[in-house]
Amino acid sequence: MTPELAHDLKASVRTIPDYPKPGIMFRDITTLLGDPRAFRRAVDELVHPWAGSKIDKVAGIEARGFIIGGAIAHQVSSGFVPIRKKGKLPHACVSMSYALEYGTDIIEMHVDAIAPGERVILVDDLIATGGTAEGAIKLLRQTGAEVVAACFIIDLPDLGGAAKLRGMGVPVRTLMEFGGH
Ligand SMILES: O=P(O)(O)OC[C@H]1O[C@H](OP(=O)(O)OP(=O)(O)O)[C@H](O)[C@@H]1O
Ligand SMILES: Nc1ncnc2[nH]cnc12
Repeated sequence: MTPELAHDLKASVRTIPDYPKPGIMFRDITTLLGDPRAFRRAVDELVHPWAGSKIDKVAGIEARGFIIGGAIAHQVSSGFVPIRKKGKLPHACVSMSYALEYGTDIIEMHVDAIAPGERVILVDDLIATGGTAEGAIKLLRQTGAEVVAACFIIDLPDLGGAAKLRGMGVPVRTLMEFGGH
């Protein structure tokens, strides 16, 4: 990615101070998504390393991971699998508990969504502590999936999520970093 493109993509993300609570700088990707050139370039850049390789499924994390993940699945001609918060999927599910800032929550995926050995890219808009993505990787591996990579538009490196995933043996691709929370 050229420095110019990296700069333009980062400039297309809007920051909302003190949302959803005081002290949080909320990185709002709706402005990137609403810019046709930025949206296309972000999707193209995220999947660039896997262009031409066989990807069976893209797994997107609710909710913003559905938007990016759907576009990436189309780009690599793979299927798309939603990973959702507990109780939202209609068929039998596999579940995984994951760490939140305070406490835990549960994510789910349909039990038959991925066959053993399928090559999967995990997608979300942003990685912070990595708790959500860590839970998703455990869920995918429980079904026998090979997690080829995890892709995020935004990394908050001070929170350590990307390092955590790399420690799990998953290559991580992100397009920009913001300091702090
Ligand atoms: O790396 P982590 O510390 O786990 O945080 C990252 C997650 O937080 C945000 O989702 P959120 O929980 O706000 O859910 P939403 O997309 O449904 O609003 C973001 O879209 C990631 O899924
Ligand atoms: N700072 C942030 N902006 C947007 N989404 C987030 N999810 C966790 N931290 C976030």
